[in-house]
Amino acid sequence: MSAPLADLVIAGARLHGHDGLVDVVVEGETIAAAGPRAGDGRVAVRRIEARGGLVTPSFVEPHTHPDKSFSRSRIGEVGFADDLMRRQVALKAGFTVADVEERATRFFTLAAAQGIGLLRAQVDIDSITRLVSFEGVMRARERCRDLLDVHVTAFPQEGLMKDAAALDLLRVALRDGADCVSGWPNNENSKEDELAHLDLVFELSQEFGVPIDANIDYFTDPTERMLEPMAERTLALGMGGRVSANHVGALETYADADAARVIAKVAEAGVSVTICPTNLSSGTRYRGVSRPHELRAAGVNVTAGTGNFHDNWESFGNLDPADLARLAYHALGLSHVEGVDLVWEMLTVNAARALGTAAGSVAAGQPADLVVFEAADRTTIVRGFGGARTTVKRGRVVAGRTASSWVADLPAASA
Ligand SMILES: O=c1cc[nH]c(=O)[nH]1
Repeated sequence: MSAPLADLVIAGARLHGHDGLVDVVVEGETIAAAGPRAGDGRVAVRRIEARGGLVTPSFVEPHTHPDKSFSRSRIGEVGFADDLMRRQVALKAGFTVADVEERATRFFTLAAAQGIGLLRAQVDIDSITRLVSFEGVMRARERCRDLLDVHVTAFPQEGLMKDAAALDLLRVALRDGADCVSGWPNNENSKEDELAHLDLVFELSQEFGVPIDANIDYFTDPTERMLEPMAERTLALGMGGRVSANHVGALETYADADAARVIAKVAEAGVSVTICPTNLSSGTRYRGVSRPHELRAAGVNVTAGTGNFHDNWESFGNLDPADLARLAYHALGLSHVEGVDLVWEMLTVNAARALGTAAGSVAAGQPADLVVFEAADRTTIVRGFGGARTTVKRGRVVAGRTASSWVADLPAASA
């Protein structure tokens, strides 16, 4: 009898927290077996020799803006260096569908090469870009559908009350395939309008049966107070697990008793919180990283996201989850290598939960959405020495990166 054929065998890999090496056998889109010598006697269409490298479920990126990515170099053309909001309007006015598609495709392919298997993409929808950014991102998502899964979030960047065209455009995007609805209530002109904006986001969520992925209490400004009403609405509508609040910097500035009350409501409601570690340094105002430890202690699902990338809002980034993990590690004020597990969970298990799914594990029956690193352990990877990596999506080897450095010959070591 001939040996059973596997689609992929990853041989000699290391699992986090386990001694010894395992083989991972993949059939179709699923892990058929994972264990010591599980690949013995299996003929495989494709074989990866892991040589002791870590194999891990792929990463989940909960907060990005691919429509604006790779546009930073144009900022010289649009000016207004001191006013992010005006500058972004000028920048977006020049976007075309083909241009957004090209930049978003670059963004998604980079994400896949870095080991991201699922990503949430906020896309501006407003009277400036109308549906141009949405169409460009939808095309890019389609082109990259074998590389990674993308949840598109319809984001009324310029407001819902301030920008009268946005509501109808959001409805079109949600009808035409957007997976989530977003909002940024604090970006309205009055407290009443902020609440009206928040209510519209919940109404759209109910109308289209989609989760909410909104930017909430963005600046470190104690008058930004939308997280509490968001939690109350989530609770009232029984939407726990389907609502995410991004940034939440203002919580840092609340009096401790106020913060404790709001955090308890967020936990009870089941709202996830995504912090953006780059908010510590970018933009024209300090934006903070919320209160991740208190949120976690109360039972809130806390994750971390990249946010902006080479655009009006943020100059840097490489979409490497190892880099984001290190930024999150420092943003959380951690100082022990055990903290690496905490941030790794934020970028896998917790981020997946925020997106309404499960992160998976390297075990029989689980989806074959994996990353194989050259390095053997999480700490080495977060230190930036992960080496080459290979991304497996739905059982297929779809992307990866090499990592090499070199030096000229050294003199011999002293005796
Ligand atoms: O951080 C932010 C806030 C609004 N819009 C963005 O693109 N990024």
